[in-house]
Amino acid sequence: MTHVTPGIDSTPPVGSSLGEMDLDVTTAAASSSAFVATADFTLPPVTLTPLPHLADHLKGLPVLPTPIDRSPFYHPSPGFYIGPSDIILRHILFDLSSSESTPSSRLLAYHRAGPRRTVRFKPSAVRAAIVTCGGLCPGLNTVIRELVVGLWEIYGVRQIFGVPSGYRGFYSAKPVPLDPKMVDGWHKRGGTVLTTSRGGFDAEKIVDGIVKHGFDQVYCIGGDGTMRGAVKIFEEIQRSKLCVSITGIPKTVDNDIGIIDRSFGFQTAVEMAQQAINAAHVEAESAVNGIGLVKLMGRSTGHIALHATLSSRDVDCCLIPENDFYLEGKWGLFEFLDQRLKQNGHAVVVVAEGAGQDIIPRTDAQKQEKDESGNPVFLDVGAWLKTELKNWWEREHPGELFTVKYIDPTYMIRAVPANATDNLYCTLLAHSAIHGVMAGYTGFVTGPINGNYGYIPLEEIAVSKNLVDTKDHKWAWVRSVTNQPDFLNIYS
Ligand SMILES: Nc1ncnc2c1ncn2[C@@H]1O[C@H](COP(=O)(O)OP(=O)(O)O)[C@@H](O)[C@H]1O
Ligand SMILES: O=P(O)(O)OC[C@H]1O[C@](O)(COP(=O)(O)O)[C@@H](O)[C@@H]1O
Ligand SMILES: [Mg+2]
Repeated sequence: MTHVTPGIDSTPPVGSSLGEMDLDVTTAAASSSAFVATADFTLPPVTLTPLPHLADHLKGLPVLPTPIDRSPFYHPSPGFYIGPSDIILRHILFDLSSSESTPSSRLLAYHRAGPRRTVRFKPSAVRAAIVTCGGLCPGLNTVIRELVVGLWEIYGVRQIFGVPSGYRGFYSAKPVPLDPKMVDGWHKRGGTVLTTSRGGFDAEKIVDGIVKHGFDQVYCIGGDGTMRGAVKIFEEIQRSKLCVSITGIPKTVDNDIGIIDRSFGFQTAVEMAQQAINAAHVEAESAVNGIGLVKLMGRSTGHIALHATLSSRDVDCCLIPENDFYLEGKWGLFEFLDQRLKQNGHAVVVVAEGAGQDIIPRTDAQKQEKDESGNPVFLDVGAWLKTELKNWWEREHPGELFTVKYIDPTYMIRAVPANATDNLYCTLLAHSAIHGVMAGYTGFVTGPINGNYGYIPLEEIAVSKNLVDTKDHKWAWVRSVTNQPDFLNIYS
């Protein structure tokens, strides 16, 4: 372990593995704090998460000056380069009055992303591969574009290839050479020009493909499944002691990957969802006893539904996979909608695709159904809810007018180009990934942690999950906006 004081450069000898570090942080309580008005407090020491580096299993790897220093157009200012003691804290919110929420032992930290003073690849010899896997997400083409342009312009790499059809493309497709001219307008296009797929993962065949094509940098853009696959490829590469750096760029419209602040494309999807909610609202408002029902993506997480609800304010009830709901009885969905229809004459319900799956009747065969990647295949909660709502109304209010307009914008919210915010985010992600790979790091993922970009070990990302916390303030905010029941089923 290396002991360093923040602010003092304690760069370990170049070529050594950048392992765990201890940082001692002591600070004084802000005098404005009501609880700890004047007392001093000490934060626990910081543990820096070790990041795999090619030098860990390859001795004699060259240490080269970064080509950025040779750029005739750009002269890095002091502080431009990131050193091994530059860190980001994983958690930044603590309650100092509670021993439970104040970390008792150590604070977790990650290496900061960004350009390093030295690189471990000779740019003219690099052969970089870019692959997109899993479902679509706004911004995929932007990340590809920025990887190509960044590698080419910042580091002078000239051999950059797109691998078609997802992971299977490493062993079944011909890589496509990419250059800045070719990818120039890609950030304005939805989808992935490289094409993507689910399934087809075979670590051995993929690594054989990487070796066969002579790739030494592999950029995997994908979601949780892709990251789990990347871990296996990384392990295989390490076992075979190959000079190949692999990195993951987390993509998921569902925002279901943990540790990072959010995934790219998510904000664009939330924005697109507004159009569906607006339409549902207009349809509901224009009917007698009208219900607008919108199903939004979110296989196991309700982030899109939650954020779309909060940004819209037209939503009366938001149903997400993390919060079970029920239809009949006291404080159930029907009773709630009955009240809303009496009060307002209409109501809008947003449901995430993974919500309510436990209460939709299904056969044993349907329960077992999986897609090519092993993800569960869900029944259409929207269509089911529409039928249930109609049956309920006929039962309770026979002869009275009632309308349910069901809108399913599923693919419309993810098959669009990224908005400006996501495009910027994709650019920063791509460049951060390139800097890390060129510096020799491997088996890592780039992402924003509390607003700053860091490098997180692939293994950690692959097992992380980002579920909606129904006990936190954001969900409480949804409930205060919609005034919907909590569906705790404790009233009967
Ligand atoms: N546990 C796993 N181990 C290895 N590969 C996986 C694993 N889960 C998914 N994959 C592969 O990762 C790719 C993308 O996974 P998928 O779940 O479809 O999308 P996403 O990456 O968006 O979650 C697919 O090729 C799939 O076979
Ligand atoms: O119909 P497809 O393409 O298999 O994808 C449907 C799934 O893809 C998603 O949009 C995103 O999932 P991934 O990030 O795992 O690809 C889910 O919300 C949805 O359940
Ligand atoms: Mg996934």
